[in-house]
Amino acid sequence: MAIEQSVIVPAYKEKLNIKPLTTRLFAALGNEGSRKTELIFVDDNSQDGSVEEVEKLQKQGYNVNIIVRTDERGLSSAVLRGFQEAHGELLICMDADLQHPPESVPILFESLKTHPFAIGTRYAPGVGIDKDWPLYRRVISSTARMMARPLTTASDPMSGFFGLQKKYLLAANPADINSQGFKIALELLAKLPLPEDSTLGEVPFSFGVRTEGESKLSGKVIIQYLEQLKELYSYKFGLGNLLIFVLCWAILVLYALNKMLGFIWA
Ligand SMILES: Nc1nc2c(ncn2[C@@H]2O[C@H](COP(=O)(O)OP(=O)(O)O[C@H]3O[C@H](CO)[C@@H](O)[C@H](O)[C@@H]3O)[C@@H](O)[C@H]2O)c(=O)[nH]1
Ligand SMILES: [Mg+2]
Repeated sequence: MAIEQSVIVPAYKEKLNIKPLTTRLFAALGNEGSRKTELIFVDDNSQDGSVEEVEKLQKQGYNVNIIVRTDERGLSSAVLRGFQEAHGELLICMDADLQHPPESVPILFESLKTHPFAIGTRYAPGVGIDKDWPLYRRVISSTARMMARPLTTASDPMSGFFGLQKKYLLAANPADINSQGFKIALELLAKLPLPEDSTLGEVPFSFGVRTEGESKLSGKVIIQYLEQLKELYSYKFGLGNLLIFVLCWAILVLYALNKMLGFIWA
């Protein structure tokens, strides 16, 4: 059976997550789904035994591959490389660390049959990720989401769990896509030539807890995100509008902070 759908997983030092992710993913897809699906890890030369782990799974019959990059690093560029190498028409990106449940992948693929772009969302009724987060994290998260609002209707534009129909990626000018950007889903949502009348598929999922390995994203992500937003605002609206947007958002952010913290007025 021809490969119709591909799951791309950027991975850096994720050896211990490779087997559980692969077995859970193909179990969730079932026999028929598994026959038409490939799984591709894009590893940045972790040298932690990830390659050997994938080879073991291949011997067990899983359609899984690993691309090892030795000359490049970075989450977004790894995802784009995986999309380039993929054979499926439907593409999904998910993290290696099981924070994105493999069991939600078939639902995301289903959504991609009728939507050019679909995104896993942690902000849907009954999901709720941030109830246990400290206040400062909730403020940062809601401010970051608000700032992406003019670029996309996605309820969770920060999500790293998303998918798209490959033809829309092929229709984009590769030079337009910033592979260094921090949020690859937001980048693609803002820049791909998606049809005007298309809706975005939204698939609620519960963001899990990483139990193996460590998060690779550091404190500088906030700066990287602001840089990316600046570029996307310029790309979409031009420089003049950018200034207006920055001003509007500064006011909105102050208002949101004030509502949450009551630090200017009660
Ligand atoms: N190849 C490659 N993979 C990378 C790199 N950096 C991170 N990854 C992989 O990218 C995935 C996400 O990295 P984490 O380190 O687990 O990130 P996180 O802090 O959990 O952030 C995730 O959640 C955010 C939402 O809170 C998402 O916004 C973000 O995109 C990511 O999915 C993991 O599979 C990790 O191995 C890199 O430089 N190269
Ligand atoms: Mg993670």
